[in-house]
Amino acid sequence: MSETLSSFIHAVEGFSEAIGKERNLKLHFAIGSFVLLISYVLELTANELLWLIFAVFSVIGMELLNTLVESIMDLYEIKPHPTVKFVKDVAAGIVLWYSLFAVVVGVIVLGRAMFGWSQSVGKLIALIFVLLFPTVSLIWRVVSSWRKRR
Ligand SMILES: Nc1ncnc2c1ncn2[C@@H]1O[C@H](COP(=O)(O)OP(=O)(O)OP(=O)(O)O)[C@@H](O)[C@H]1O
Repeated sequence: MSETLSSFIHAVEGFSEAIGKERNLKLHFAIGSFVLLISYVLELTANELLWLIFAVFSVIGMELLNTLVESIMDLYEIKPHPTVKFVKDVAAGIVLWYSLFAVVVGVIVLGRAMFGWSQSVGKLIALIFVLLFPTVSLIWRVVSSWRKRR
């Protein structure tokens, strides 16, 4: 067997193991397939289609990365550990962030094609996401430190 073919088989093995293990990965595949199937019946420009595909592949790629990080961390320390918690939480945050990106792309592309929405809707949602995260984390930190002091 050629080296390229065996690398490909290993990659497929990794993929199928990750899909079997991770419920979220199955969910992202299901949503991604649904969105791409819908794109067949909509009038999309080549650019819009490329953004949809980019969003779907990005979320699945980041979910695979998250699975990888979780497995490495479990190998490193299975018992509760603050660094493991931090690393796993940040890895989950990456998936969430890319999922929000996919939502924005979906709103802009599918919103226009299905409901005739203007770009302002997508722009507003993107702005809310970008503003929301630092704001919520700031409030969270203030409330946590206030509770600790009491
Ligand atoms: N060893 C650990 N020490 C501290 N916290 C941990 C540890 N393992 C898991 N956690 C916490 O539990 C959360 C879920 O981790 P877990 O490994 O169970 O992933 P999961 O349930 O498969 O998550 P996901 O839905 O992101 O795939 C982590 O984000 C982290 O906050």
